[in-house]
Amino acid sequence: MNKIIIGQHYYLNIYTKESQWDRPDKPADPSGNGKADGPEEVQCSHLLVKHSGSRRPSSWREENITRSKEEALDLVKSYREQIASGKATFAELASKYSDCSSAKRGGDLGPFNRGAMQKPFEQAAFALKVGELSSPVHTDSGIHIIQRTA
Ligand SMILES: O=C(CCc1ccccc1)N[C@H](Cc1nc2ccccc2[nH]1)C(=O)O
Repeated sequence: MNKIIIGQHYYLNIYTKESQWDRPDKPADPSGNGKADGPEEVQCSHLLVKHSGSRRPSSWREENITRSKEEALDLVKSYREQIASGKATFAELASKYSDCSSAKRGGDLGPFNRGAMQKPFEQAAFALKVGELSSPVHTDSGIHIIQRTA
């Protein structure tokens, strides 16, 4: 007969229906793909519009970037609309307008894990589903649109 200790909490795993007295020390989901934590690695393309407050207000496109943050946001929103409506592809606009050297590869940054990119960029990228387009993302580099490609 199992001893019942009044007032002590026990833990029920809603996936396996197992219960235990000790606090669980691993994810409850037995499928083991740790879905709750998202993917280990993502591949993304991005289109970056820098502004006067960017960490390095210069790029292959423009030696001295003076546009305001507001102007940059308006540009990013218009690029996002053109891509979302199918008027242009991500790669077309990134290769023409992105202030990052990845513009040469249509904005492709290649695969990366958590810890590789500035936090706001990482958070947005790892929250995307494959194919999805982010809202404007602000980092020290400027304002980005991110598309997850893998
Ligand atoms: O840091 C780089 C190079 C990024 C890169 C990674 C992998 C392949 C190709 C380029 N360029 C910066 C602009 C910049 N800032 C970023 C922040 C997050 C992700 C991409 C970024 N690109 C700049 O040019 O100021």
